[in-house]
Amino acid sequence: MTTSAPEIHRGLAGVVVDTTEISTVIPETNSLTYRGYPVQDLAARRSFEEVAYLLWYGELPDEGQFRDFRARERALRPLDRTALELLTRLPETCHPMDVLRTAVSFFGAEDPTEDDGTLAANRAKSLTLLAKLPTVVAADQRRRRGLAPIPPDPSLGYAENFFHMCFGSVPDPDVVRCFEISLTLYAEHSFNASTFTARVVTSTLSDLYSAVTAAIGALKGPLHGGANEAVMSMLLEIGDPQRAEAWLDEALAAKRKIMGFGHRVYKHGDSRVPIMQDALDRLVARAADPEVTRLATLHAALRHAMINRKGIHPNLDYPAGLAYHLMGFDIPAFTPIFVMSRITGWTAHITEQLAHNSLIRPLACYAGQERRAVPAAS
Ligand SMILES: CC(=O)SCCNC(=O)CCNC(=O)[C@H](O)C(C)(C)COP(=O)(O)OP(=O)(O)OC[C@H]1O[C@@H](n2cnc3c(N)ncnc32)[C@H](O)[C@@H]1OP(=O)(O)O
Ligand SMILES: O=C([O-])CC(=O)C(=O)O
Repeated sequence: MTTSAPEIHRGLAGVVVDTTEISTVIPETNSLTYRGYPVQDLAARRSFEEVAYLLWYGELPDEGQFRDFRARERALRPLDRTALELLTRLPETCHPMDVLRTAVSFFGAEDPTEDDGTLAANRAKSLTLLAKLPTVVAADQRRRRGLAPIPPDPSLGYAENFFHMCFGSVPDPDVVRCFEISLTLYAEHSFNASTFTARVVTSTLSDLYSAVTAAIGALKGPLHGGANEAVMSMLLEIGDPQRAEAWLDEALAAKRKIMGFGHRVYKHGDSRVPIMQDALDRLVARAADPEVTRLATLHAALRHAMINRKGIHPNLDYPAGLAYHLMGFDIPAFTPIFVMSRITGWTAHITEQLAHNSLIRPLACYAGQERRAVPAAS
């Protein structure tokens, strides 16, 4: 009997593994909707907190629901002394994503309801993580600068409070708005690698903290969320707009991946880039600083060169990386900022996975040694 070789989908490229009601990416029209709403409109008209509510509950909140949600998020922001001490014990040589991963694992270990997978319990945990992760990211950035943490301010919105905890002040509303737009755009993107990781862990009926810890590990990689940091390091390496084309030619000849370009799903441009690029352009214009203009010119030159040479378009990490640099964040904090936003999408997917769970366990086509006898031990 002859058996035909199974079709292999390396990287699960093009494979549809389940349904989702959370978001849809339509590569043909370069569009993205959250619960049916175009992400561009959400970014323009709604706060990031409202987007978080939408992703979790399926509808935008009314006034009363939003007041209650916001109050609960603000009350959960502080870290207790044990958590703060734990953070200071981690070596400063480790990546801030390691700190965040460890913090989430710690929050799970100290939560007596860790293994309660009911909808109510998971919603409470999701809100706790949304509220506390910025406090961790800000405290970690400050300790690496030799500075004490700044406690959260419950009178400030999510984005404003993050600036306050990082720098002790809130920049002008245009900068905060640009940051908030990036959070909305980063919040959710269907079955990307980190979300799928969270769904795999959840499918074994493990707990939400374990799923999020694993997702943070997946997002850290430079082919995924880690690219926003790599973009900025690459721009600093190139340095001069005049060098962009020659640098790109050398990098492509050396078969280097150009960070912030390309996407598994979008092949003609990422739906989120135009709005993030506009926000970045506004940041650059308001800075009116020659050094900022030089970086923006380099950023544009590399984008044009990459599209001309390879026809490969930037993804969201390309404008977001430079925007975070201009806002004053340290490069290793960029992917943790992505986590502060994507925690909403991950936890929405964890809830959805549990509601219609089936253990995720694909098959592999064996390509190793033929069956053979174990030799006698000598
Ligand atoms: C928020 C996010 O996670 S967005 C993604 C962030 N990641 C990055 O920016 C890292 C750089 N980009 C990449 O490595 C890729 O584009 C990925 C991983 C994002 C998508 O990869 P895939 O869907 O597997 O596309 P694949 O790697 O097959 O690319 C197709 C071709 O384009 C090339 N290509 C794709 N992206 C790039 C890039 N950034 N630089 C150079 N070449 C690229 C590939 O080398 C490949 O060429 P080949 O056919 O000659 O071998
Ligand atoms: O969808 C993907 O593969 C990666 C991505 O853009 C995201 O997670 O935001």
